[in-house]
Parts: sequence; structure tokens; C-alpha cells
Amino acid sequence: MSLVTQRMKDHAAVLEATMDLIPDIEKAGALFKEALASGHKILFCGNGGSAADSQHLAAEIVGRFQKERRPFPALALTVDTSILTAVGNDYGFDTVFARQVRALGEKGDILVGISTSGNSQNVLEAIEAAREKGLTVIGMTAYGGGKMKEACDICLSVPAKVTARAQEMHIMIGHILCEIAEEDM
Ligand SMILES: O=C(CO)[C@@H](O)[C@H](O)[C@H](O)[C@H](O)COP(=O)(O)O
Ligand SMILES: [Zn+2]
Repeated sequence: MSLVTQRMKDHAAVLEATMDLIPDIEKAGALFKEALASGHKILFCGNGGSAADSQHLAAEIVGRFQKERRPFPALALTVDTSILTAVGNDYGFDTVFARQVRALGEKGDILVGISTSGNSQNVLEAIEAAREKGLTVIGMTAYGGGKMKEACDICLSVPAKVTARAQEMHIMIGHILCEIAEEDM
């Protein structure tokens, strides 16, 4: 079997196993909808590919996903290089997202922490800050959820053994959450 065929089959197998998360994805979608409908915002954070997912999903919410509707507030905590370098340089990389959650997060907002290992310290510290401030925390992880498993209100832990396959499920789930959020709005 070619590499391409194998990877596509791997993706399909992980997707099939990810069906087990449907009830939790529906719960997370309802939380997105409730937060945005009541004037709250969604913050996203993650590293590497998950940083890219963070800004991708924030853009779907501020702009639009699939339908015309009013703009909703969302922010990727991964995009401001001045904040990331100042906070990273002055306080340490582990604090780059937590500091922004403390500055911007308000009770009723949602933090989406994305980490395939579930163990990235800067995401874990953002979750801790979010809990202190009364945000709801949704995690997107894999490999059983790592340390994030116990730290989130809803932990969507994808049954993937490879980071790339996990990320492919994360962006699919993120798109579904955006679609639920803009239904009837
Ligand atoms: O996109 C990829 C691998 O597919 C990488 O950039 C990956 O996101 C980075 O190595 C991250 O630092 C991994 O962190 P995490 O998902 O364990 O929190
Ligand atoms: Zn990647």
C-alpha cells in the first residue's frame, strides 16, 4: 500500500474512532452557542499546528463560518508577536497564554486549549488562569488527554496515536463547533 493510501486510511480509522466523542462535541457546541449568544467571547491557544488552529477558528467566529450573521468575539492568544515576546522574555514562555487570559478573560467566556499531548505547560497555565477567572474550559487533546484531562470542563481527547492525525480531528471538531455556534443566529 502506498504511503498516501496508508495515511488516508489512518485518517479514516481515527475519524471512525472519534465518533465516540459526538456527545461531548455536542455539549461543547452548545457551550459555544450559549457564550456567543449572551455576549461572551471565545479565546483559543495552542502551540505549533495548534497555534494555527487557534487563529483559524478565531477567524471563523469573528468573520463567518458558513452563513451571514453578526460578528462574534473570539481571539487567538497565539498571534500578537509583541505580547508573546514581551511576556515570554519577561516572565517565561510557560506564561504567554495565561497572562493574556488574565488580561482579557471574563466570567462567561470560553477558553479552548488545544494540545495533542495535553501536557504543554503554557496551555496548562492558561487553563489554570481561566478557571481562576470563571471561564469555561474546553480542551482538545489526544493520547488520553494528558494533564489537561482533569483540568477542563470538557476534554475532547481524540483517539489518535500520531500528532498529525490528532490535529486533523481537532480542526474538524473546531469547524463543527463553529457551525453549531452560528446556527439560528
Ligand atoms: O503541527 C505539528 C505537528 O503536526 C507541530 O507544530 C506541533 O504542533 C508542535 O510540535 C507542538 O509544540 C506540539 O505541542 P502539543 O500539541 O503537545 O501541545
Ligand atoms: Zn501539524
